[in-house]
Amino acid sequence: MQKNITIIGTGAYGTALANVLADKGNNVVMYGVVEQQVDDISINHMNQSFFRDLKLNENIQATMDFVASLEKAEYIVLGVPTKALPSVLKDLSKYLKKEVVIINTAKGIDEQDVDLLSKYIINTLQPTRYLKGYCGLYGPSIASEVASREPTYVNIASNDIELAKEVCDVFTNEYFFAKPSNDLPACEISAALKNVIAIAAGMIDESGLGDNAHASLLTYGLNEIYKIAKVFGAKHDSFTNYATMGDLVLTASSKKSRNYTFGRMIVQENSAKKAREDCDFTVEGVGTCEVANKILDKYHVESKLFKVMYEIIYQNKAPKALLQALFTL
Ligand SMILES: NC(=O)C1=CN([C@@H]2O[C@H](COP(=O)(O)OP(=O)(O)OC[C@H]3O[C@@H](n4cnc5c(N)ncnc54)[C@H](OP(=O)(O)O)[C@@H]3O)[C@@H](O)[C@H]2O)C=CC1
Ligand SMILES: O=C(CO)COP(=O)(O)O
Repeated sequence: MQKNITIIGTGAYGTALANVLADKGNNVVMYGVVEQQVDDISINHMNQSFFRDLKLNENIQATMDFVASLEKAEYIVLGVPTKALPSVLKDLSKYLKKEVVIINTAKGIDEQDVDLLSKYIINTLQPTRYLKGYCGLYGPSIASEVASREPTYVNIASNDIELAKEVCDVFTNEYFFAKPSNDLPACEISAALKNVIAIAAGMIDESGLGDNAHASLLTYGLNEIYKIAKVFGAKHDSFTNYATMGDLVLTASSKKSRNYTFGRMIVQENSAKKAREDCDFTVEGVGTCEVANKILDKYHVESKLFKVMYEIIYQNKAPKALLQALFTL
C-alpha cells in the first residue's frame, strides 16, 4: 500500500532513497536546506550536485518548508549527516503534530553521551509522544549506485522486529532489498565504525601494500568493531550481515567511498591535517574516530587500530604510524 514518506535532507543518500521509495509507488516529499538542490529535484527531476544527468522518479516532490514537508508524513527518513541531527531533531520536536516512524540513515555515534545514536534520537523525540517507532537503515549502499537503480541489499534494524519487517516492505522494490534485523547495536555501531576502517584501508592501498594487507586490515578491523560493539550489547551472529561485514567490505574497498578516498588523500598529502583542510565532502569517519576513542577510554576497551587512527587524524602523527602499528613486529 502507498505510504506517505518525508525525507529530511536533499543530499546524496536522501535523494537515492527518495528514488527507491518513489519507484515503489510511495508518496515521497523531500525537505532540503539547499535551494539549488530542492529546485533541481522539483523542477528538473534531477539532483545534479550529486548525480550529474541521472533522471529521478518524477513523483518526488521537494520543498524548503519544513512544516509543510511533515504534514502527511507517516514515515520520516533522516537523510542528513550525524552532525546535523541535533538541529533536525530540535525542529522535529517542535513541529511534529502526528505519530511517525523514524528511519535513521546517519552513520555515527552520539558524541555527547558516548552512546548509541538510536538512544539519542529516541530519547530526544519520545517526549513529543509522536514517536511511533524507530529503525536504522544500514548496509553496503553507495548512493550513486542506489540512485542508478543498481542491485543493493541493506538491513533495517529495530528493537521491534515486526516494525523492522514492516519498514522492509515499504522500501523493498525490484532493485533495493531490505532485510530485517533485531540487533540495532551491532548494525549502527558497525555502520559508524567501518568508516574509520575505510579511511585506514584507503591509506593502506595508497601506500601500495597490496591486496593481502588490504584483506588483513578488513579482517582485523571487523574484529575490532565487534569488540567495541559488544559493549553496547551487539551479538556476534550479526557480524556477517549487510550492515556489518557487507558495509565494511564495500566502504573499505570502493573508490566511490568518500571515507576510503579521504584515507588515500592522507597518504598523498602525507598529513591528515592537510587532507582535512582540502576535503570538501562528507567524511563521517573523522568525527566517528574521535568518539570511538572516547568509547575505548570510557569502557576500557583496547584497540590498536582505532587508537592509531585517532593519533593520525587528531594528533598529527605521521600516516606511516598506521603501517608501523599493524604491519611490523
Ligand atoms: N552517500 C552515501 O553513499 C551514503 C550515505 N549514508 C549516510 O547518510 C548520511 C547522509 O549522507 P549523504 O547524503 O551522503 O550526505 P551529503 O553530504 O551528500 O548530504 C547531506 C545533505 O544534508 C543537508 N543538511 C545539512 N544539515 C541539514 C539540516 N539541518 N536540515 C536539512 N538538511 C541538512 C546538506 O546540506 P549542506 O550541503 O548545506 O550541508 C546536504 O544537502 C551520512 O551519515 C552518511 O554516512 C549512508 C549510506 C550511503
Ligand atoms: O556508507 C556508505 C556506503 O554504504 C557510503 O560511504 P562513504 O560515506 O564513505 O561514501
